[in-house]
Amino acid sequence: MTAAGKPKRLFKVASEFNVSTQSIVDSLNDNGFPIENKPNAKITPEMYSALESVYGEDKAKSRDHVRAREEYEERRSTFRTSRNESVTIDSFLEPLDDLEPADEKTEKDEDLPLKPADDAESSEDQLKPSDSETQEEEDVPVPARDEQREDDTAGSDAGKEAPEVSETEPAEKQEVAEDEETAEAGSDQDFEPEEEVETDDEPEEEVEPAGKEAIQLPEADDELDIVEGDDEEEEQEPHEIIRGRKEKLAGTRVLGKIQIADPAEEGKKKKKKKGKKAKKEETKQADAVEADEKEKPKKKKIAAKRVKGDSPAADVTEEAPKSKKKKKRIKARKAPKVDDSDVESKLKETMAMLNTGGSVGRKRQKRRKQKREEMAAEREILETEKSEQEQKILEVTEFITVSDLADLLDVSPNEIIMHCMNLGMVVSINQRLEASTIELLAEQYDREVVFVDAEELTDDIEEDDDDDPADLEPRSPVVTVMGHVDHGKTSLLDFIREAKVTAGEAGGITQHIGAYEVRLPDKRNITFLDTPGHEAFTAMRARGAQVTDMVILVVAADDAVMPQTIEAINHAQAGGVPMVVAINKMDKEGSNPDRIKQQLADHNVIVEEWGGSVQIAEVSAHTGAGIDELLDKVLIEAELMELKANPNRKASGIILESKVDRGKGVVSNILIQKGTLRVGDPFVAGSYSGRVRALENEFGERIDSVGPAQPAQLTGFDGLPQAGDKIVTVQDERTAKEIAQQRQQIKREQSLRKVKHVTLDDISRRLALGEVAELNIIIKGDVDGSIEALAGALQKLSDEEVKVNIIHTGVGAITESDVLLASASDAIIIGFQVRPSANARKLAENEEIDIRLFSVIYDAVDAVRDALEGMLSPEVNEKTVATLEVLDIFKVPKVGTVAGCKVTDGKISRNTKIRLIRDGIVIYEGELASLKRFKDDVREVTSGYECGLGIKNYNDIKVGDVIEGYEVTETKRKLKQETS
Ligand SMILES: Nc1nc2c(ncn2[C@@H]2O[C@H](COP(=O)(O)OP(=O)(O)OP(=O)(O)O)[C@@H](O)[C@H]2O)c(=O)[nH]1
Repeated sequence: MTAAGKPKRLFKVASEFNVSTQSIVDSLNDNGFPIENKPNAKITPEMYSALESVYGEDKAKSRDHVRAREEYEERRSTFRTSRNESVTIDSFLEPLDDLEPADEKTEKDEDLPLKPADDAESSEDQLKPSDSETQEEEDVPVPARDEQREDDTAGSDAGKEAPEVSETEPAEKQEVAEDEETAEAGSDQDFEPEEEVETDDEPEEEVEPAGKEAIQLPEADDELDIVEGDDEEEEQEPHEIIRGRKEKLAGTRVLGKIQIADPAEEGKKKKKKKGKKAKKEETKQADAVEADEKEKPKKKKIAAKRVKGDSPAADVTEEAPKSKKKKKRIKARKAPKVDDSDVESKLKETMAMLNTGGSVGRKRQKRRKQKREEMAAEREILETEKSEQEQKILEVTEFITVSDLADLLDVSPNEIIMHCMNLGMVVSINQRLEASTIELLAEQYDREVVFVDAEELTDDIEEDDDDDPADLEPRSPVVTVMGHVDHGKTSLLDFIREAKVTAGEAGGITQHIGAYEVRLPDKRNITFLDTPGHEAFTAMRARGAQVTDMVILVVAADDAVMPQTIEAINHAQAGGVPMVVAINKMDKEGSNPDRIKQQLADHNVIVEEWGGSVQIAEVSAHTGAGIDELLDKVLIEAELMELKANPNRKASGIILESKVDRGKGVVSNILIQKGTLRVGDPFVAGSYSGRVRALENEFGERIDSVGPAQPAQLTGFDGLPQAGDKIVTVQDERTAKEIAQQRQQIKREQSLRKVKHVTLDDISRRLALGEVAELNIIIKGDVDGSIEALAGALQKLSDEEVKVNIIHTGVGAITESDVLLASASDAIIIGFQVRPSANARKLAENEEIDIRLFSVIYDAVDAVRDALEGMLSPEVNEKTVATLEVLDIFKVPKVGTVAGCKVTDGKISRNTKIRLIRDGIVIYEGELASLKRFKDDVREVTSGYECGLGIKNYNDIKVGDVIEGYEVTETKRKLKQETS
């Protein structure tokens, strides 16, 4: 890794250097790079260089180690593959030469360490099994070729053997060792000695003096023919190949004893080896030169063998001086002349034998089978791993537990816990993890995470979410009435209900079920939500439930477009819901609908007759005039919207309200959106489940079912669901219960860790991540002028990357309704010279809405610009430390106005900065001139106590004003966690 390139994350770098994140942080701090110990903290190339200088050496060592291991693994796998997959005779012969005898020897050495007699016997035995091989060797033309090759190398006139024999000197030890092995291996009782053992008893006799040596020394005049013991050795189970070999070599050290060795013996030994090698050489004719170099010792053996076969005399003369060799049984053979086809057939025969019978074959077969099985198992594992890799995407719900995540990742929970520790978190096995942590952990395992909402569990259960268009049927529009206070919303709703609902029903309205259906003469229906006002509408939206299809905006004709009218417009627009305007109180004198239309146009609501798209009706909730027309326009708008739903499917809807009824238990007013809900249906609603026990309409009548856009009162819940929760029917009650339980768990977690809305602090991070493309802002200010100026300035900050939307502006204190809108629209609230009401502040805290308060327009603009540009301006935190209410006013000559106050919250100090707030608007900001308890000056007054205070340079204090004491802290913003 080089220092150049993109910044890396702290946790990655830590794992790269194999040290803790804290160590990395400490090292960086020591090197003048201040950084926080956060897993996602950026490590710049410069920092990385610094770290390399500290940990580089260790890392290099670790790399070398890894490389060495890889090479070793590669070599091992190559070796294994060649051993297991090649089924040629070569592959059998190779290990025979190189490895298998070792095992034999090991065993033998252990069993018969020092008994010459035994050794002698074993040497006899060992000769027996080698018959087949020997015969093959004899028949096979290999030796001839080898001889030739060796001759060439040696350049001897006399024949190949002579010069080669001389070369055998250094090879002697090995050969002897091999001979020993051969002898030991020969102890296998399965083999019957045949022609091969022509070597009389001489070996035995000779062996005795040789002591431990397993090799018998034949007479010099014996014709040399080595009985191969190697194959027999192979019969033995090969265990601990390497160890065996060592022991074998150790055995050769005993050679000193064989002083009397006859040159002929050497010839024998060599011949043995040569037999095998020769075969091998035959089948692999290609790499002669290579083989020469590689197999010098082998060649020597081969040469010796040849010599023995063709001209034993020469062999003897040459080898006599190197008389350290042991005796062997020798058969006089003459290398027959063989051609390739013979070799081929012989090989086949051998293979057949190996495959079908003989202990050698069986064992090899067994071994191979075992290897094959191992390989197959390995392959299977690899394939499984591969397919798992392909399924890299991990679908999880947020707040999954450590153990569940470990299960999904197929690792042990301890591993997850360790990773968490590396990330600086101490977690327990049952601890639930946050989304960001889950992502970090999954990244460690090269998995991508897709978070599935717990609610989606039920969505999954809904069949055919995309209904076939053919199944869709028109449904009634669902309408909410909004407007300013006293403009007649309730009167309008009541009139419609009375006139249009009650008229057709005998019993009249008996109960409130959150909504009611209006049936028009032409059989078309409209469903009205009977909680008027934009707060209800937005509260529902904030909970993720979009119930309303359309808004009727009520404006009193004798009044004007008022602040709440504007709020309603903004809320409807933020929700993307079309409006129909009802200009109410047309019966009243002084009504001026045109003025209303004009004012609406000023707020971008342009009615049809003015060339816009918004339909308008002039009505009177008292007389009923224009109501039909209004409803008609609502239906026209609905037709334009083509509202449809499939009634023939499992039902889903929204909880409008819930309450606990003494007699009925939990009762909820619901509005069905899709499908049909029937009595007896099992369902899930929010975190609760149940079975529909009863359904009632607004007249208190029992009904069997309720369809799309229809309200009903439902009983059958096992808990109290929240307004805005989605109700979905499921297959059975058990499923419903399971889902509800899961949701409850997740909800518990969520209640601990709230879902964050956008804030100015993290907008740049979200922009970088591509999470947001626009910043929604609500502006509340003291006067229209400043709001407009601020809105204009903020809107100018829009660029290609991010669009600034001012979704709502208003004069006055920041209210709960503003916070709700911000929550529903993921907006921030900017207060210019205004404060949030106590309830709004509390709600904002709960909903985690970012409220920024400014007194200077440029400050507000700079703050937003900096945030959008990702600039890390100093973080200014303002904390309200005291709230006082002005109870009385005293005019004191020469001093000014003194306010008698009560500290309602916190603690006010003499030098606390203060704001004077009247009706939610900041009237003055400054400092205290005095703070007294009775007649004494005091340094501070705490909550619950009364005090007298004067404000420096300000006397216009009034009873009912609120004085807010605040502290400002400015902290240097640190680099936040950002993804590289
Ligand atoms: N003359 C006349 N008075 C009306 C009409 N509609 C409503 N009012 C009166 O206006 C007042 C306010 O009516 P509401 O229906 O309570 O108004 P609202 O918008 O629901 O008021 P809030 O519930 O406080 O938001 C009542 O006294 C009504 O009688 C109308 O069409 N004509």
